[in-house]
Amino acid sequence: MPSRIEDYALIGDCETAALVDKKGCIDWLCWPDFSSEACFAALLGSCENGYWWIRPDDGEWTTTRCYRDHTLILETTFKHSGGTVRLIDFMPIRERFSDVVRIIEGVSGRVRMRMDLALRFDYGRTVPWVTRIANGVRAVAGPNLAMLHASVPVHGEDLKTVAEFEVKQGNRIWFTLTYGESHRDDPDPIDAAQALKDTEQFWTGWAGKLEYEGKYRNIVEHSLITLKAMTFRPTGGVVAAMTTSLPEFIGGVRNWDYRYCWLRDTTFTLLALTAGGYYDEAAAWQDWLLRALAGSPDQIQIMYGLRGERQLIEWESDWLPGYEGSRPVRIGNAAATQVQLDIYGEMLDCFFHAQQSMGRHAEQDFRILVLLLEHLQQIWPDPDEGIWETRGGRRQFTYSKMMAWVAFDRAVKLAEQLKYRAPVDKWKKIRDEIHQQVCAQGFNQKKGCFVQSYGSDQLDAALLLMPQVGFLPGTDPRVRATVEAIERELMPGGLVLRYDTSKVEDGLPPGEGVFIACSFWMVSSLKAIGRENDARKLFERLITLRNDVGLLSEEYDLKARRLVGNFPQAFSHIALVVAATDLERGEQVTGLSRDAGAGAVRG
Ligand SMILES: OC[C@H]1O[C@H](O[C@H]2O[C@H](CO)[C@@H](O)[C@H](O)[C@H]2O)[C@H](O)[C@@H](O)[C@@H]1O
Repeated sequence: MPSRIEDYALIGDCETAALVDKKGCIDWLCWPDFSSEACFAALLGSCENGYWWIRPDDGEWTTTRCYRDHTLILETTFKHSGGTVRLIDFMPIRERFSDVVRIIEGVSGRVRMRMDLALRFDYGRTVPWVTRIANGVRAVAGPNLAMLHASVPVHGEDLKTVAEFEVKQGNRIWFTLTYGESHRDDPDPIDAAQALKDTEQFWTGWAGKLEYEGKYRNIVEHSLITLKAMTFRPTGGVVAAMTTSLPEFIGGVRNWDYRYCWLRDTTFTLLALTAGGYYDEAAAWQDWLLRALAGSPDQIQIMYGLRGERQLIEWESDWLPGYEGSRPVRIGNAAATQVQLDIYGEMLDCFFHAQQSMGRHAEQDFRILVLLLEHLQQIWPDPDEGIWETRGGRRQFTYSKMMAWVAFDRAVKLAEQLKYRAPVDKWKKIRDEIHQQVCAQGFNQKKGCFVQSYGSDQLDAALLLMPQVGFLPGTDPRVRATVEAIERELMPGGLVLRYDTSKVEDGLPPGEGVFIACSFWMVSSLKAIGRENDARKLFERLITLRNDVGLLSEEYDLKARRLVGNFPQAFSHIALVVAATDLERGEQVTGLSRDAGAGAVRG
């Protein structure tokens, strides 16, 4: 049985990452990349599906854990009647090979420890062929190779590699596991102590660049470190989460693969990173985007692979029983072929913001945006699957239209600011037409607020972003009414549902947790409508949902009081950073891209 989702911590090398539970067990690792097959998949099944566990060998023990300050280096402290032992887990920032390093330090007394390594490649299915090497083992399964090196003897037992050893105060024992390709030369072992120093230097150096100085600095820093860890360093793509199929409802079917780069999630990530002063990542991601977009504008996808791959075919694993029995376990994501009109607004907003904060724009990049807008001009009146990627048929989603307005609005501003040749008058006309249409058809007179889709009486938490994107200001009574209607109808237990799954036909059985990102959006919206105290109270409550090492999944189950959905999820951490930044700002929130501000707000 895997641990609860909130019992996991993340370690990573900015190309992939592993989840370590509170007992010192790694239950999830996709190697070599975030979206590769997992070699530890106990998270979605049982120990049969691969894990790596280091813990005291016998007797009772408890653990506490934390990250070393300003890093992604995890320290788990075991308290045993015999003494105290510290396990230091991390992945060095990758050079040629990817490694997981586990160092065991004797803090006091003497404790007998045990290490069990069960590699199961192909998402927990394939037991590798294992041979002995000096100080460790070499495991091969098809293209995959993993080399274990250890400072203590290891042996084989029940299709696992095992070590039993004693740790006394002052002792240091290490294990390194390195990924390689089975048809190439074996990777050399790394020096665990040197790797620890280098990794610490990397993360403290990175965290030291944070420009946010507000009250929530530590929390913001940790969320940004998490986002950095989810950014694929070779290309700048950002994964929505590092897991697949952690359920949005325990035992349910809302289980999806998030190990890909959504344009929406990544543009929001970029805004969070630049808000923190991290411009290199933002620039790398813009380059990623321009490469991914290459091709015909009508073939644009809402999500891509880490390197911009387009084929993300969805299939179901028939051998993994799923997290706490939540089936199916899906690999790939069919949402890749959906139409979601909002992505144009998010992209344009992101380019606009990059220009405002970094002055980074080239006319040839703008030409690509012009082509995208030509395409949007044709399709914006059509129904789409919307931000929530419903699988119950296309609709006229209000949020999608609002973001189409954002696309034309930011394009006009960019062209005017940079004095580029562009059909600005035509764009202004479309922008105004969309604005009028949303205000007429997205607003339900009877309810007195904006609603999820034209003609509907259902609410949608995505509309909380209305003042942030500058569509209407927080002072507009229609915005206030919408925020307060969401507060009344979509906030069971004080946190925000994205919509009511029992009333909206989304192609799936009803039931899911409250959506953490939407709950943070509510913080910004409350501030925007002038209710700063309520905004702050909500924020203070939301940060208590973070687990002991500061991580959030996609959703929270209010009844079971536990995190649900993929973990850690970029969306949740992005929304946290944005809400924290908004709370610290003197004036009211006026733009998702901070500088869209007053100019973007229309009556
Ligand atoms: O619930 C249905 C959909 O759920 C996923 O989408 C959600 O996660 C995405 C990544 O964070 C986010 O961009 C989107 O707005 C969310 O609704 C899933 O990936 C979809 O396939 C699924 O239809």
